[in-house]
Amino acid sequence: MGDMAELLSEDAINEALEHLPDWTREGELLERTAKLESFSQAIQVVNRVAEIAENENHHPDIDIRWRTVIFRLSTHSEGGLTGKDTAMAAEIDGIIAAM
Ligand SMILES: C[C@H](O)[C@H](O)[C@H]1CNC2=NC(N)=NC(=O)C2=N1
Repeated sequence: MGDMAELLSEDAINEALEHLPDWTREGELLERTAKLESFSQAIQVVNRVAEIAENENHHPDIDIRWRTVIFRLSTHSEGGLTGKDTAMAAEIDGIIAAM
């Protein structure tokens, strides 16, 4: 596994997305929309994601609209996608799946 903070190649991004079926590539961002059962469930998901984001010092952009939460990932300091983004995407999937 190369350095997590290095920009990913196009091939590496496409390969990662094969394992992240709920995510789409929007330019230099990975994006996932999650529709939860309730607003409080949406906030629970956001709080759990916030916990891992703090632990890993890697923070997604989060858009909360009632029960719908949109996560967007990029490594701002690198100006694009790195392994930190694909790893966090998988962790966000796990949190949503566990609700
Ligand atoms: C100083 C601190 O380590 C940096 O600002 C961290 C915080 N969280 C971050 N989150 C994301 N998504 N990209 C970054 O480059 C980043 N940098």
